[in-house]
Amino acid sequence: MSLLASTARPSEAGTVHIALGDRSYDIHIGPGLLGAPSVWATVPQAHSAVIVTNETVGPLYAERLAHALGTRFRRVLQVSLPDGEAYKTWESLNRVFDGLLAAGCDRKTVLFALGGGVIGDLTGFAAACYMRGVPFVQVPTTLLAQVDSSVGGKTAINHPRGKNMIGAFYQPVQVVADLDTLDTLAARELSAGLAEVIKYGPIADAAFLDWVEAHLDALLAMDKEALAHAVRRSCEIKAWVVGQDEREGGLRAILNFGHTFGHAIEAGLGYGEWLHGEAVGCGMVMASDLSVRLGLMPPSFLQRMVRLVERARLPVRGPKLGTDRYLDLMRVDKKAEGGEIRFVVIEALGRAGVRAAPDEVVAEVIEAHTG
Ligand SMILES: O=C(O)C(=O)C[C@@H](O)[C@H](O)[C@H](O)COP(=O)(O)O
Ligand SMILES: [Zn+2]
Repeated sequence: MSLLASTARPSEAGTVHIALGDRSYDIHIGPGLLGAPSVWATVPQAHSAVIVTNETVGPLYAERLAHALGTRFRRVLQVSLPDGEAYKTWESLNRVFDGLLAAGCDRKTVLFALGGGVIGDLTGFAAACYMRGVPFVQVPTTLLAQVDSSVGGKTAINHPRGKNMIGAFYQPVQVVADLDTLDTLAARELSAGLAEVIKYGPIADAAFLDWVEAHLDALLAMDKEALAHAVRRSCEIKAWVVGQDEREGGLRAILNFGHTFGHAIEAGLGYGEWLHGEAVGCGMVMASDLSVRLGLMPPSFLQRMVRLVERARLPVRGPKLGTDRYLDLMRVDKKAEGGEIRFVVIEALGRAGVRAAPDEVVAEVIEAHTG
């Protein structure tokens, strides 16, 4: 039994609680939540609500959300940004600030991040900065955002030299994951979200890894029950981790499994070429191989991860950036200390740790899995 299984608190149906003292909040998970006034009844009341969204998601869901919020806010405004990781930038952030200032938004204004990981991370950072902090609500509409990025308060924009390099820890006041919004998800985005779902098994819950393997076809077919369980269990695991280590002093780094290699792929190719989840899928294969080469896991673990990532329709080979370029990009990773790269490795099924590895071994991994 993993540590998590023995300490996780039971959750009410449809709700996962993040326990962070006065920054605690609930994640509401279920179908039909966008239009359900009861879900929004706990959001702080204010003069203005601002929905930050993108040009893909806005036309699908912003009106429904605005209508539900109409009973609690005197006005509901919208700022729409271009869609994609390439727009997780200072320019987009400034567009949000321009919109808020032009509309005379005060410091009680509540921001609503309606979209995927890019919108969630950027809106959260805007909320952390605007007038030194306004409340924000995460309304994730992609699988990746529902199982991972909307939870835990990591907010950021990218820098050309490194992913999520400019940001803040800033918790939302609520997360509303309406499973119906997954109906419009493109197949590529579904797979990208599955990468973060797959991640939780090896790092924290071996039984969940078995469950994901057994239900992957159902998840790919968008089976509602399977998706609901995947979102729910992922959020429970993330809540357990973040509740113990909000600011990544130690344990929280396990959520970065596959991300050291993955972020290098994203930055090296230019943001948006690969989706974040695609880079994480391939990054997990590389980090699994590293775990094997360091003698922590048997070779069968790598084979198992390759098979699962492939079945999720994610890439298992990284782009040919060159070994030195990979190493340079990874040296700016946030887990690096004094230029020494630190990787999340699997130490046993359901348990991860963070450690440095000799450059020669990392180079072998890069050469085995790229090009
Ligand atoms: O919440 C976390 O902690 C994570 O590491 C989750 C990751 O899936 C997510 O991509 C996160 O934004 C990466 O954080 P970073 O600190 O490596 O930029
Ligand atoms: Zn991630």
